[in-house]
Amino acid sequence: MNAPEKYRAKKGLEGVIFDTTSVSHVLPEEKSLFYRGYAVHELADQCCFEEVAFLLLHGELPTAAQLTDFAEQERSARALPVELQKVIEQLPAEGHPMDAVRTAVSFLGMLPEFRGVETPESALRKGVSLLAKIPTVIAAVRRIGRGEAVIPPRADLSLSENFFQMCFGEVPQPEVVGAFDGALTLYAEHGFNASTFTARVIVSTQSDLPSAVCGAIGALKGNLHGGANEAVMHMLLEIDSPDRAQSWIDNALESKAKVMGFGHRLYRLGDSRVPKMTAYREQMAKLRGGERWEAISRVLEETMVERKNIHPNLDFPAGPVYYLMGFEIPLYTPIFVIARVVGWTAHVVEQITDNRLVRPSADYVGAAPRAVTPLALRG
Ligand SMILES: CC(=O)SCCNC(=O)CCNC(=O)[C@H](O)C(C)(C)COP(=O)(O)OP(=O)(O)OC[C@H]1O[C@@H](n2cnc3c(N)ncnc32)[C@H](O)[C@@H]1OP(=O)(O)O
Ligand SMILES: O=C([O-])CC(=O)C(=O)O
Repeated sequence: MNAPEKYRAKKGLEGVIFDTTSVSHVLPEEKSLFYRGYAVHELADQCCFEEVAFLLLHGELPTAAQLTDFAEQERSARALPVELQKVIEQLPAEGHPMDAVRTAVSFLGMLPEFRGVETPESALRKGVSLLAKIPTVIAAVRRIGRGEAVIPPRADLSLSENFFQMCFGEVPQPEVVGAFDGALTLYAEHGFNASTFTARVIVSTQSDLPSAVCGAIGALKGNLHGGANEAVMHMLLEIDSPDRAQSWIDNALESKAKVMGFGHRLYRLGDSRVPKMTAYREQMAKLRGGERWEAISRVLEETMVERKNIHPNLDFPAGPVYYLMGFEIPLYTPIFVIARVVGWTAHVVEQITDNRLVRPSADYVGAAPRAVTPLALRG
């Protein structure tokens, strides 16, 4: 017998309130997002990513002394164990960097400092260590994949500066680093999205943070979630020039294709983070000569809103931002991981602080009970 209607959630758990959270507040009607009470665009404008990470993990913005301590903790944890670099060197060259990052986190999860059932304190300590090491993993995957020597992390640089120097051997101009740092802030946290929900489900069984982060990376990778920023840039490259944009989007809508970087489960009126990320896109387009991506994007945005009333999400402007910064497309979703490991950790701490196993029920719609026919008699 099917469950009574009142127990049946909408498909995709739409509108289901699964638990409380004090990490962030998404207000779709107002197109706004707050991290621990602070508007995300103000944080992006006024704070470095390390301050935002501290805020999400500890609940308050750091004092100068707390920020120094936190940065020191992060900077001193950036290097990878030699064995992990050897693992990265042996990964299949054609594999996606998201799979490499997931594998690296899985490897780290086997080391003594990452093992064991979590307390809030251990989850915070491991979360900062993952935040420090994941950029090093991504840069190493990039350079090894290109046949280049790995560049070790530098403790005299911020997280964003250091990521650029590990990838490219140099730190770009402050506007570029600033836009990247702001993008990390915009990506750091977003309530019970699919990857964060995955992380919370995993630790609800008394599993550990690295396992939760591996699962979350798997959930983030898909095109309907974090993978969309890569799909957006493939789409823009396929369109290639502004004079092809209108016919491309007309065809896409006619064939009822999903246009990547548009739509959102919560934001039906527009994504709170898009104005800021679009400003970074405009800034990068001016600095790095990317006006055509700007022009193509505007045609897609206008057409999607006008014809379908579907607005761009954060991944739409993010694709060209990272492209113009010089990152290869398969690094875009791994860069999302750098930011979101902070949100995942904050939610893991919240989940284990007041835990109950997450275990929903199913409405069974399969075969009625029946007797097993012996193998020899099955036709
Ligand atoms: C950081 C992030 O994770 S942001 C999300 C990134 N993902 C993407 O950009 C992928 C493209 N977008 C989508 O696939 C969806 O909008 C999602 C997955 C983000 C949200 O999905 P849902 O909440 O389930 O919305 P749903 O799929 O029901 O969409 C409602 C309607 O809008 C349409 N729609 C939604 N998004 C799009 C899109 N990107 N292109 C074309 N039509 C769309 C759907 O086809 C549906 O139309 P219908 O009612 O005629 O069937
Ligand atoms: O909230 C969501 O469903 C997806 C999203 O925008 C995010 O995780 O940043």
